[in-house]
Amino acid sequence: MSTSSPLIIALDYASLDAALCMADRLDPRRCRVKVGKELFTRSGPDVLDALHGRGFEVFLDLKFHDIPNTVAGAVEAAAQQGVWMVNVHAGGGRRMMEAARERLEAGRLETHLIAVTVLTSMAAADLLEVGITASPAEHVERLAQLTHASGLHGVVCSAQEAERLRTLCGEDFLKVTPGIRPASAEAGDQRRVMTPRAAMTAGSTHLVVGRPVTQAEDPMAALAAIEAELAAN
Ligand SMILES: O=c1ccn([C@@H]2O[C@H](COP(=O)(O)O)[C@@H](O)[C@H]2O)c(=O)[nH]1
Repeated sequence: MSTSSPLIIALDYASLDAALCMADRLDPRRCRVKVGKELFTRSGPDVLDALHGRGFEVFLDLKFHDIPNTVAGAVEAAAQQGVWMVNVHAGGGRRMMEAARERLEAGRLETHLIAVTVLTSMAAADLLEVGITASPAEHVERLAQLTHASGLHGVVCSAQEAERLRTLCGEDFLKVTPGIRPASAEAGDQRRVMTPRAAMTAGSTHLVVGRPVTQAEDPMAALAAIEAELAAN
């Protein structure tokens, strides 16, 4: 089932049962869902079948980062399981990203392929520690332009960079933004955050929301509040 909602709910749970318990409260007409490293490592591909069976479009967020041949094979395997979106790390470079894209094209697989620029949990000091002297915004720009030139559909970035990337890479280039925090929510380990409405105004095409919904006392009320914030004039 396809949806026009920008919301992607991160199912960061430690078991298939817990993830499906949340999925059963969600409506695939009102959001997509994201399967990340913890859930996939615990459940394997069964979680994808279970979510597809419930009508959800699934973003498989495994952030592949390896040599081109290995990443191309992993992306192909994800796409053959019918996921709506899969990602790699842009830091793997142009040849890696091109190999992944070409593998999808060769198989006529229509899964969206995007690349992570700079993790939303990272600030300038974190980049410096790994030898990157550019600011997060500068480094995101560089990696997003490389991703665009490699022919991918878009990037994972923070909403703080979305406006600039809209100018650099165009409206159609996907800007999938985690680090979404309603005004009352804790940032936790995230460093480059934005509210849902500000993120959409800045040019995010999709909003990834995890703990502000999944760890809320009333997850459905938290989700409804985000939807209301997005719908308000
Ligand atoms: O740069 C990135 C890339 C991926 N993520 C993932 O998004 C969610 C965010 O969850 P919250 O609980 O809303 O913080 C999570 O699954 C991350 O693995 C990201 O946060 N930043």
